Amino acid sequence: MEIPNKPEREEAEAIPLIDLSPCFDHVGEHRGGKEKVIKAIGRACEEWGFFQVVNHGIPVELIEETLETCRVFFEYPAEEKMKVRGGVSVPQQMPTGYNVYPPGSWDLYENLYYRAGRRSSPRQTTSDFSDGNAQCNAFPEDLPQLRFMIERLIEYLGKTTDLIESLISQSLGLGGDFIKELNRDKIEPLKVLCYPKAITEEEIGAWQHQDSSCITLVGQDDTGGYQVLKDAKWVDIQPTKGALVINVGDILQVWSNNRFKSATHRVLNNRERRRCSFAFATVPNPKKLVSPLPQFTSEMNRPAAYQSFFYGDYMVKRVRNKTHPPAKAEDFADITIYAL
Ligand SMILES: O=C(O)CCC(=O)C(=O)O
Ligand SMILES: [Fe+2]
Repeated sequence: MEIPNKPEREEAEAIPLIDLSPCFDHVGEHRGGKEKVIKAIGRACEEWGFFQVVNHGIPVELIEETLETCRVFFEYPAEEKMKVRGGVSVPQQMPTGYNVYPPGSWDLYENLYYRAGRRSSPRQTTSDFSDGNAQCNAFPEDLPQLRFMIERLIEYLGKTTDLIESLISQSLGLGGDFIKELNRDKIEPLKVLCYPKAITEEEIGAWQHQDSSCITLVGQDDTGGYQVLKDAKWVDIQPTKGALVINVGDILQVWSNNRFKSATHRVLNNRERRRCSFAFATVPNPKKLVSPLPQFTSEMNRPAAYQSFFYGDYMVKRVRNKTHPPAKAEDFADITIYAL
């Protein structure tokens, strides 16, 4: 008799962990391994809006070394960090380079913000983004290895994102290239985050939110504190060596007309140490009109759950949440402003 190695209750309390190796291995693909991955991703996006992947094609040392090197940077004195600034800011985007949020912010983390566009090959990591606003990426001068790591990480994350988006397209019953075509001139920001040590119990480092992206790929160190809301309960997203956490963002929720869930998540600060992580998001071009797809509305005889909107208009509101934090949590702009 097969004995399950974990009690059912515990299993139900962890986000799904999906091994992507069948997608890289033709034998596995032949045996239907890739089909199983597509099904597992579809289920995870419906039930959780979150899953972890291993064997995703990104060298684990690159993830770990980048986070360690960023940790070194975040220990610098404030005036040194402030020198790492990028281009002029525009209302649809966070400024590139080093950011701390203004006093009164709900989020307590610092970050390094990078942009990668898709207009030319190889991926651009410097300037010339499709909305016409040149945004320069900025790196600390005395940590040259950080630039090298970030640029390599962006290359790898872009490839893994292509794979995940293709698997997600298929899990929605669409062609493998569907999302790629739909989101052709997308933008891919990378944010490296560093959370302070907690001073109080249950101190929140990233306030509960849903991502404004299509999908987000997160790499975290082993500090812990990352949580997703499931059935009105916070569930820990345990750091798993070499794994990336993937979550559905608002845009995939809108396109799929609520079939896939942009789940609420947050980060608690740790009392012993600072936590470092990165979040690589795919977002539509600011000029892109976003609406629920006909495949999930008219073709199914279902009403659209959202009105159409330009992604840039939504981003202006989301960036304002950060630059001018509202006094009350209920005043944060989120995707429900477009709900019908
Ligand atoms: O730090 C993390 O692990 C997650 C950050 C996050 O949720 C975000 O940047 O949207
Ligand atoms: Fe998030």
